[in-house]
Amino acid sequence: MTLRAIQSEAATDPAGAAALGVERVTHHYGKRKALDDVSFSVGRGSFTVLLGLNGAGKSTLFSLITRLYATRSGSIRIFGFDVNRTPGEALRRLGVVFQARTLDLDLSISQNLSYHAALHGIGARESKDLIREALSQADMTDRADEKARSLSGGQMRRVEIARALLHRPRMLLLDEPTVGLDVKARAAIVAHVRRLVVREGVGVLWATHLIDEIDPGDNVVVLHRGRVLDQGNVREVAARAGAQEMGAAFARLTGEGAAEDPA
Ligand SMILES: Nc1ncnc2c1ncn2[C@@H]1O[C@H](COP(=O)(O)OP(=O)(O)OP(=O)(O)O)[C@@H](O)[C@H]1O
Repeated sequence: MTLRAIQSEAATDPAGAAALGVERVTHHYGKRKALDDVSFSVGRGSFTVLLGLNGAGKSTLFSLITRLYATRSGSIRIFGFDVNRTPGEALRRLGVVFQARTLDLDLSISQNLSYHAALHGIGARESKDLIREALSQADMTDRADEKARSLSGGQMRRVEIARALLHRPRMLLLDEPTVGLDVKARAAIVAHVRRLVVREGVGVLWATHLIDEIDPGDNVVVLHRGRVLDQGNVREVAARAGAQEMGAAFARLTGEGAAEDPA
């Protein structure tokens, strides 16, 4: 794909479609129902938190969105493109940062990025420009030739985010991206992704079980034991639960407390 094709993509998106639309999705592992009639959407350029404890179904949902598993019941659309029926159109508009670290530690940072560009069919010249831009956005320009293993956990995550955005998707999924980071690195990653939302207009779905990663202005989807208990603007969700803030609202909705901070 050429740089121009990537840039003109917004013009071909079905008008008005959400960055991500999940509609009536149910998923079973054998007899166990991991997702039960899940519906929500992520608006273009919005930061939406998928809030749920371990086992809520967050990873299952990500596996369906990324087509690791086939969606058998319900539909998932990225900018209006159904991931099952038009997977190419849907998935090239999507960037993903997985919970587990996925950089090749023996490759340099720029080699890790080049590899991703090649997988997306981006030619050498465009790839060079995109990598330069991505490194600058991640504040990593001076580290480009260093091996990935020399980076701190927070820096690795920044490179993974840059890599996920290399093919210029307008929708970014992050599955518990701050796992294993200290408090400072955690805050830096959240702030970095929030900046991307504001500056680049990327729609973000941020899966977490940590209440303190949520801002009052965010949208939130509360997922518990495979079901969406409530969703919408954080202030509205809290008010509906009769709570002052999201931590108390989550506890009321689920009957369980969410974690504040792992440190
Ligand atoms: N491959 C699998 N086979 C059977 N059951 C599974 C499988 N993967 C997940 N589950 C079950 O499905 C439910 C949802 O799990 P899932 O991993 O999606 O939750 P999660 O919110 O991502 O939690 P975590 O953060 O711990 O990964 C859980 O009850 C889990 O035990």
